[in-house]
Amino acid sequence: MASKNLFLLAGDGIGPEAMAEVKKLIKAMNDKLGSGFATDEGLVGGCAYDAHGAAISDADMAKAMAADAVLFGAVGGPKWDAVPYEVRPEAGLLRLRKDMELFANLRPAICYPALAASSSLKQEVVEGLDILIVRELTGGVYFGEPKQIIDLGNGQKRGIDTQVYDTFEIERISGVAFELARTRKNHVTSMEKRNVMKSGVLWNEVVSQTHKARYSDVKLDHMLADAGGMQLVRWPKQFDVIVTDNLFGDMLSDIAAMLTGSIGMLPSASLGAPDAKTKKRKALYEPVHGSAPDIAGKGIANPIAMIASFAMCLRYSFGMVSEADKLEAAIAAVLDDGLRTKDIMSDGMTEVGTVEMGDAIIAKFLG
Ligand SMILES: NC(=O)c1ccc[n+]([C@@H]2O[C@H](COP(=O)([O-])OP(=O)(O)OC[C@H]3O[C@@H](n4cnc5c(N)ncnc54)[C@H](O)[C@@H]3O)[C@@H](O)[C@H]2O)c1
Ligand SMILES: CC(C)[C@H](C(=O)O)[C@@H](O)C(=O)O
Ligand SMILES: [Mg+2]
Repeated sequence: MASKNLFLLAGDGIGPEAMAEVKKLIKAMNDKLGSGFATDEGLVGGCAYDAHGAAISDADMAKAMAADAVLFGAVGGPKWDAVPYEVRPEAGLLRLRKDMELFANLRPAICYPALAASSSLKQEVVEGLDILIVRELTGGVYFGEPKQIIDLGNGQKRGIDTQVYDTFEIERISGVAFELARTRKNHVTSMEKRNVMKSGVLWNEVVSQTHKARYSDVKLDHMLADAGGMQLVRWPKQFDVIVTDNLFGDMLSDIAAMLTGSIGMLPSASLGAPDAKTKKRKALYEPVHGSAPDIAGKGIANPIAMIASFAMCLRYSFGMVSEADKLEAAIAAVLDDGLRTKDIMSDGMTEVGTVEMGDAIIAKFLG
């Protein structure tokens, strides 16, 4: 069997703690199931800056480009608050996304039955929730130029970020959303702010055109992104697939995270376009959460978002659909058994640390 090359970038804070659980899982899959994963590891974020003054080295960038899939933990932390903007830890993640052209970020928000009662929202609001945010990841205000602070010379400065979207970028991300909707409940809600932003006007226009030309069988709604945030907490089950830009997608997915019980639950897949010849996509899998400096090193981080990101990797990069389903079922079963990390702990449940949660999921998966 050809080996499946995984490049692991654990990063900072709780990144390495969560990644350690996935490394155990990969080893178990190789040893017990002959899954044939080959792994290599690199540095990203603050640890990369400490090692060589950049948030990711060119050598590690090249390895990420060559891998079948990249698994990413988390980056950042107060230790690097004062480093130059260009080499801040988050710049490593942004470079990976941009250079690998990972334009499609899939962020599923699923409320596992066992957690419905522990969400900060009412049980009936989140029970059975299964929505997918499709976030555009290589454009918008994250990458638009100019991006700078200029000195106005009168004691004032001006901070400038630029929101830019071209037709092809909106077309390809909405295509991903429509395609995925066809495999789900066939409903896409596009979110922008066409009432104040020209890029929002274009977004709305291009999504509608793409729909009309190629996906008229899919139900399409448009919603202003601020109202979308409100609707996400009011009645999230009205949504199936949400497609939105880079910044709105960042914010709306953090909101959606809390519907599932904790940001420690939300996985994501960042995908490029299929290669014309091989049909393979470049891909990076990462939890939606950050490096959680407040709990780093305490052994209490929830590893589920990282493990569920690996399940997405099995599904999207290796076509290992039954293994992915089995891993997600193992997560649900462990939660049904009452195991909880601190962030999702509730009365009558058993509190466990990162390692115990990882071990329990792996045991269920293998058993
Ligand atoms: N993909 C990434 O690497 C990524 C994503 C978001 C933020 N960040 C960076 O992380 C740093 C901290 O950012 P932040 O505090 O705004 O967001 P964060 O997601 O790191 O933490 C927010 C809150 O959620 C909790 N939390 C997050 N993940 C958890 C988990 N797996 N288990 C239990 N609790 C968890 C944290 O303890 C914290 O209270 C910043 O430097 C930020 O730029 C990185
Ligand atoms: C760390 C940061 C660059 C990143 C983003 O803003 O995209 C994070 O918040 C995310 O959600 O992946
Ligand atoms: Mg974010």
